[in-house]
Amino acid sequence: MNFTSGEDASQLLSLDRIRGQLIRLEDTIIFSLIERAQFGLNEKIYQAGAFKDELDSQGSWLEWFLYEIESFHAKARRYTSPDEHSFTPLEKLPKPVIGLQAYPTLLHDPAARHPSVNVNSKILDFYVKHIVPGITPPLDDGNYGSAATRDVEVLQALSRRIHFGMFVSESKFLSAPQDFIPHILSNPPNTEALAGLITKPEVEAKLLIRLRNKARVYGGEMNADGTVMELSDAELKARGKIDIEQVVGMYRDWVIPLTKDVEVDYLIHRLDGVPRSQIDAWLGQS
Ligand SMILES: C=C(O[C@@H]1C=C(C(=O)O)C=C[C@H]1O)C(=O)O
Repeated sequence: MNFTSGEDASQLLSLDRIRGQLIRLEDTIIFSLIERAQFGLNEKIYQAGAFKDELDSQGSWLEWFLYEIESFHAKARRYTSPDEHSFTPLEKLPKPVIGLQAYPTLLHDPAARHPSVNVNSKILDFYVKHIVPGITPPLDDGNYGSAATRDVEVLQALSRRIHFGMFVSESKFLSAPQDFIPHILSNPPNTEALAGLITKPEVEAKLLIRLRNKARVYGGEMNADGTVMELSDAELKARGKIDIEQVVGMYRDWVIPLTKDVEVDYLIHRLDGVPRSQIDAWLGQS
């Protein structure tokens, strides 16, 4: 998202605008999956220590790729942007080589920085265990660099999409703080009530329909004369470009639930460091 457009926080935190960003990220994620699906599973690149002599590391080829790519991006100040979260621990990455951009303060910092809100380790885990095996043929084609390059592109897009849950949460909180505060202040916080407040079944249902149609169109083929090739989902899957069910299942079973976890975890810490006077003022709005 362009945080330096000059728009104020209320415009940048509009729920419609944030949802527009999530819809836009669907395209990036689907096309990145299509690119990854061109190559074999190449299971070796996910195995810790499989390249320990070549890399002088006990980590996996993919973790090495993440570290090297994120190190370069960190120098370009990528991880100073509020919507970017590295898979490599930030303290292991180099500092930016250029000055920092002045971003508007959109999120409540103690919540945004809380360790529980960073779910990149869960994203990497579900992606390697459940997504890559579902979209690639079970073979080793030796394309370790190409496969890992596509993996990093998918992981970075998934991370942005899921951590956008913080902006969604901040937007919903500011729209009706009095609805959230009692559940945040209860001891322990009422996570079930918070989840109920942020969950919008109608939005999720529309998303899965839209995603299925996008995957079918983006994964489609053209005839020699340029007309659209009419293919069933099974024929599409057989062509190996993309398995529509895998794309829809990834959002249904992993992306949406993790986004909601981020929303709830952000809310749990939304009042950390907030003066009682501000909380009372918010409650007085009810
Ligand atoms: C992101 C939102 O919050 C929740 C998570 C959603 C998702 O991950 O797609 C969709 C609707 C909500 O259940 C939202 O309300 O737009």
